[in-house]
Amino acid sequence: MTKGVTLNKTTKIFDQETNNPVYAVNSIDLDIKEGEFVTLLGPSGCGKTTTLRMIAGFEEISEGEILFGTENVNQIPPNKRDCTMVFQSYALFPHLNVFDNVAYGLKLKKTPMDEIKKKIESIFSIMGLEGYSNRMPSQLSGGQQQRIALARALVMEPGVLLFDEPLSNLDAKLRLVMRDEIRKVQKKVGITAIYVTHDQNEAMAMSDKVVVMNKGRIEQVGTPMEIYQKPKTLFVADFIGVANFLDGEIREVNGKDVTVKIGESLVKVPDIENVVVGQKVTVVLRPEAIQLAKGDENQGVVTKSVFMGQHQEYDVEFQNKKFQITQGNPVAHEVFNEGDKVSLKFSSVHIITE
Ligand SMILES: Nc1ncnc2c1ncn2[C@@H]1O[C@H](COP(=O)(O)OP(=O)(O)OP(=O)(O)O)[C@@H](O)[C@H]1O
Repeated sequence: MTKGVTLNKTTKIFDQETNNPVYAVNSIDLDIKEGEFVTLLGPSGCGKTTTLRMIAGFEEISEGEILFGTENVNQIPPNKRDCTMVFQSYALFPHLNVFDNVAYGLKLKKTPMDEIKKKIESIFSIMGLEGYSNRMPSQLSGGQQQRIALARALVMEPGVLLFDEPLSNLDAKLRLVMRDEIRKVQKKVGITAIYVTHDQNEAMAMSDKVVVMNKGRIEQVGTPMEIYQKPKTLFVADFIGVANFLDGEIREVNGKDVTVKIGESLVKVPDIENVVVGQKVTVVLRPEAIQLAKGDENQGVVTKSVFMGQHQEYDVEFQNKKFQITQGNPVAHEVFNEGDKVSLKFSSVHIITE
């Protein structure tokens, strides 16, 4: 049975006894539902691996608690926790063939051989791995080894599946294939998955929810669309994708619809809470939320124009600031060149109040 995972004020302090304690994870609350695919995302050192290792039981927690379903697992050692980790390094036994690698954990649990065979057959059929049983790990590509490592984790039918940057050793093209495969298998099996990566495209493409971490704390938890379109903090807006920032001031509040003054323009922004007229805010504009048209002297100037195949990328100098702007298919849109005067129209605007 798959399980949800809850973290309550979970904290990890390294070097606690010294003058320089490190708050690797600082009192985080997180609620992961059964069957969800949740990614921990953030820059190097933000605490994502430590969080995953605490959930796995490899790292003792300093304060707070971790629950699997309703069970507090703080005192349960890793080998007794109802979870399995898939590592970046595959960690297959080189002297065992694929079948024996996948069967290893079940044999340790003294599962009868006919049951082991049935379980492995079922996982191999879900993952399209029939025919690999007798191969040795050295006869497999990196992608195939990672598939076997995933099969070995799934065959144990854990309550929770943990992934520690499992695709880091694969080349860019294979990463794309494998991320789709992992997601497909996870959905098919319906298992709760917690996945650590520093690759935001991977996080966006795979996850039901993304947990953006920074300096041991959670900045925001949301669907990929929420964290991209409605970042709650400047850190999230800046870390996820590309963002242009402008100063703005709230001019009108009508329920959750507000009007914000940006430079000389008034722009309506829906779905904003807890702001008052006169409040200074930061306006976030994604590169595709700005439309360019032919302009005049008082408007922007294109300082860079790059053809990227499916879109055109621009840098535009506007009100003494550099804007990064993306326009759709260059065949369908007018293309501007360096030095062209352009006007900027803001479509989808988001504001941050911190
Ligand atoms: N065993 C340890 N002893 C002392 N400090 C540690 C230890 N392990 C991790 N840290 C520190 O805790 C913080 C969080 O580390 P963690 O490995 O969880 O980050 P991360 O987000 O996974 O980074 P990366 O993407 O580089 O793996 C860092 O400041 C790190 O230096």
